[in-house]
Amino acid sequence: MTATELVIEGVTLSAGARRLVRDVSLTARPGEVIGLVGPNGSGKSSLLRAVYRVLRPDTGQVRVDGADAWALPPRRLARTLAAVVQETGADFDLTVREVVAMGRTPHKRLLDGDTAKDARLISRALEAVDAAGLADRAFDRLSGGERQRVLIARALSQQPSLLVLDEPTNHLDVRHQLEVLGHLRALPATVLVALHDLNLAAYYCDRLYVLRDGAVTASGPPGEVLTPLLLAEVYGVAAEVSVHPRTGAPQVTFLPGGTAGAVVAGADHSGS
Ligand SMILES: Nc1ncnc2c1ncn2[C@@H]1O[C@H](COP(=O)(O)OP(=O)(O)OP(=O)(O)O)[C@@H](O)[C@H]1O
Repeated sequence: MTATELVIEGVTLSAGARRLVRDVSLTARPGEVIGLVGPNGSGKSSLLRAVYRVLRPDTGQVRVDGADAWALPPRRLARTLAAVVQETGADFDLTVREVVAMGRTPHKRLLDGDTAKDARLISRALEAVDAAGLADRAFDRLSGGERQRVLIARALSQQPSLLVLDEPTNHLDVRHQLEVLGHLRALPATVLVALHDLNLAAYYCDRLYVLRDGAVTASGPPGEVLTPLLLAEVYGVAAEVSVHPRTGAPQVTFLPGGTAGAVVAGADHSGS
């Protein structure tokens, strides 16, 4: 499995008359972990939907290894791309193992049974998210964090070369947040991940794209993007940013009650 290049070029998205995303361009080079950050409603999920083919761009293109993602046969795209999304609405009447086995579907023909390789990949995916012990449980009886881990395992069992994840650490306790993001980081795949936790984004992502009101307002390595000025301008919060002495990653400390507005005037965050 080799990682995939994802190029989003000048994508604009709407729902009815409402513009959700404006002229967004983003490149994820093979093997990069790209973080999508930004306030509530800034367009992160909408942009991801255009990549995993739920929301068709009005203009612009999503290219996967050079091919228009919206023109690829669905099965071919599913062999490349796996998505972990918020809106699964999954009330599957299935065991955890059966849910994870669904990830193998794009690699099989109709009515093919599970092979030894499938079983191995399913077990490995469950172990990667610390869910091996849940394999025989009913999916719809799991806790929120357990479900989230199982849906990540389903995506891993798909062996994607491009993974798109919308808030994958939602509902996860801190240990599982670190384990899941560490695992994603180590995959031989390209990863596009929407994250709210800026410190996790800073540590695990190669580059960040910051969305604001449906447009990219900054992009680049976390250390360049996550400045107090940007955090004040985009999120309206006061923060200090230092380099963590152990991890070497930018570390954001929010200052509750700080006067973010004072530093915003005249800020320029043109992306790199
Ligand atoms: N189908 C839709 N119809 C109308 N408005 C929509 C639709 N889908 C999204 N929106 C709006 O588009 C904007 C962007 O939503 P989106 O879910 O992409 O934001 P987000 O950055 O993922 O937010 P959050 O951090 O809260 O998950 C929001 O204002 C949202 O209300």
